Amino acid sequence: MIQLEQIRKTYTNNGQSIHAVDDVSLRINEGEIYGIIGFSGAGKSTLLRCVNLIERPTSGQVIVDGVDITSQSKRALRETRRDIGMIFQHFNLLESKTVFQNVAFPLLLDGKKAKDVKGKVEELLAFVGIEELANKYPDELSGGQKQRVGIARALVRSPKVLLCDEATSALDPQTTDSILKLLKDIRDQYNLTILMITHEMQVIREICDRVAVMENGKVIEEGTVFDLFSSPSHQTTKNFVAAEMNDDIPKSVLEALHSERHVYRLTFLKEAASEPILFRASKRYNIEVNILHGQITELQGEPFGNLIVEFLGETSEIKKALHTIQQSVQVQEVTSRAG
Ligand SMILES: Nc1ncnc2c1ncn2[C@@H]1O[C@H](COP(=O)(O)OP(=O)(O)OP(=O)(O)O)[C@@H](O)[C@H]1O
Repeated sequence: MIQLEQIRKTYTNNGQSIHAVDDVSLRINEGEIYGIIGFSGAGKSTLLRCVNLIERPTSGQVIVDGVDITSQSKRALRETRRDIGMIFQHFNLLESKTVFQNVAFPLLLDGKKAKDVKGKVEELLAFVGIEELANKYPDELSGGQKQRVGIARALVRSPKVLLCDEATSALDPQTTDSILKLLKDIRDQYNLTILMITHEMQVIREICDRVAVMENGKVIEEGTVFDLFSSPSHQTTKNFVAAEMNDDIPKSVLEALHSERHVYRLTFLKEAASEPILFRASKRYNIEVNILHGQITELQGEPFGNLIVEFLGETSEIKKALHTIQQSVQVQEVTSRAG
């Protein structure tokens, strides 16, 4: 549905070039929720704004639904933009207009009559759960309610694509959850393609199907959310995952590590997360397993576990146990003389 081909965006400030987006190519499928994550300054907002050409790329192509919009005339581009809705971190509502008027606004701009848009606006207000707020003004609403207005407004032209610019960053965790759930419902109900940028791994974890990690204007890693969480390869991705999964090794554990100890990080994926792998290993070999830290949780509906364990016993037995465990679990040495 969206193809970004070798997108570059270079700004020049006081004679200095800033490569905000540096040769990014991505493909986002129809009906997919695709996340782009990165720290501040990574180039996410610039890239997102290139998708609807609010920002023109310095070079590269943006192809939406098979059409290269970078080479479209102004008029054709205006039409294309109707298919691309956008929501913002700070909602961007018109303060002097009611909720109803805010949502109706894009259709009125298109030249439609107020009486003709009423049904569509009411349907959307009901869908996002704020029909009773139709006559309120933005300053009478909570952040979550404002974002619901922003979402209804973005959907009023029945777009095929929804761009989300840090849509939940200004919201508390509970409201974030409800807005993320709403975005998922929208995708399911309208088969919309959603592209979102965020600096929060929780957002990626909760609703995205695939994710790209950006740093210094480049995509440094891309994949399904499950693959990225279970085996991140770039250090920045590892940091994002570790922070979200709360799996940094506790200081007390790290301080107590020394070369005599056999400590490993085990990552259990899918069915391995629900099998008694450690119990079996400790029964089969002459070792004991001491769990130092970790959790088993769910990721994209699949069990996912991350444990820091210490093996106690003869080095030769530990080696054999590790060999068996490695058949079904990812094993990473924290410190050991066994390997
Ligand atoms: N209009 C502009 N003129 C000059 N430099 C810009 C402009 N817009 C962005 N930049 C620079 O481009 C780089 C990428 O910025 P961008 O806002 O896209 O990053 P980001 O990942 O979205 O970060 P944030 O979450 O802080 O917005 C930064 O170095 C930024 O300073």
